[in-house]
Amino acid sequence: MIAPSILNADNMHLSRDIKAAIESGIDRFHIDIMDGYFVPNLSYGPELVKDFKRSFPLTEAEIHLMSNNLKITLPLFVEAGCDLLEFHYEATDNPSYWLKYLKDHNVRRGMAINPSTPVQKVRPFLKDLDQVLLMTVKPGFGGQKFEEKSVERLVELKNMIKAENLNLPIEVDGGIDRETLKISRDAGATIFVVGSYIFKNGSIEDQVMKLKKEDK
Ligand SMILES: O=C(CO)[C@@H](O)[C@H](O)COP(=O)(O)O
Repeated sequence: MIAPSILNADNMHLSRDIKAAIESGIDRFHIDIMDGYFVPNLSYGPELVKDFKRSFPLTEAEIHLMSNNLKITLPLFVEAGCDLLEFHYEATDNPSYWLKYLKDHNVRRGMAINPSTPVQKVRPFLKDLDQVLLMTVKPGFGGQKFEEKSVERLVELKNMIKAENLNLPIEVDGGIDRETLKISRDAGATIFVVGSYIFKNGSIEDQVMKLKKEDK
């Protein structure tokens, strides 16, 4: 599955560009929320998610919450109507509390891990997740280069999920293009977050089609 990240899309033409991706067969968007503390950047607030769901009710909104102020930020995005929310393992001392919170509010649960976090850290939470997001760049900005070491981390995560007898999708995010999609797919990822490659390279339709050819 391709989940376009709108972070590097043209904010003045967001609706037009989202429509173009939907018409190319996209049914989930990845919305990066940055709080200026967990990562040194700022992005969107909950109003964007509300507007997204009002304009595109049949399209999934996946929130990648880059914030360590979960008490304030996480409920805002749940109330805004997101379908799936991924918070960072590194952002809280009590991941189980937030996983239960999401479950109680009927929001699908994802946990994200930074490239510097050992993959084993998410093991205790796997059974309570709907997907794991393995960051393939340090979070905060679009347009970065896929970190090579992600390949062995993906294999380790895939084997860990298998050892737990779970069937949990792995998502990758950061520097994904046609080539790195293939590499991470072969290592075990099945959901691909793609920003610049889709929104900074001319025709959105063409870029989505090229990626879909590799995502089989
Ligand atoms: O979470 C992030 C960045 O923190 C990502 O979702 C990027 O926005 C993906 O952009 P590209 O690396 O594909 O340009």
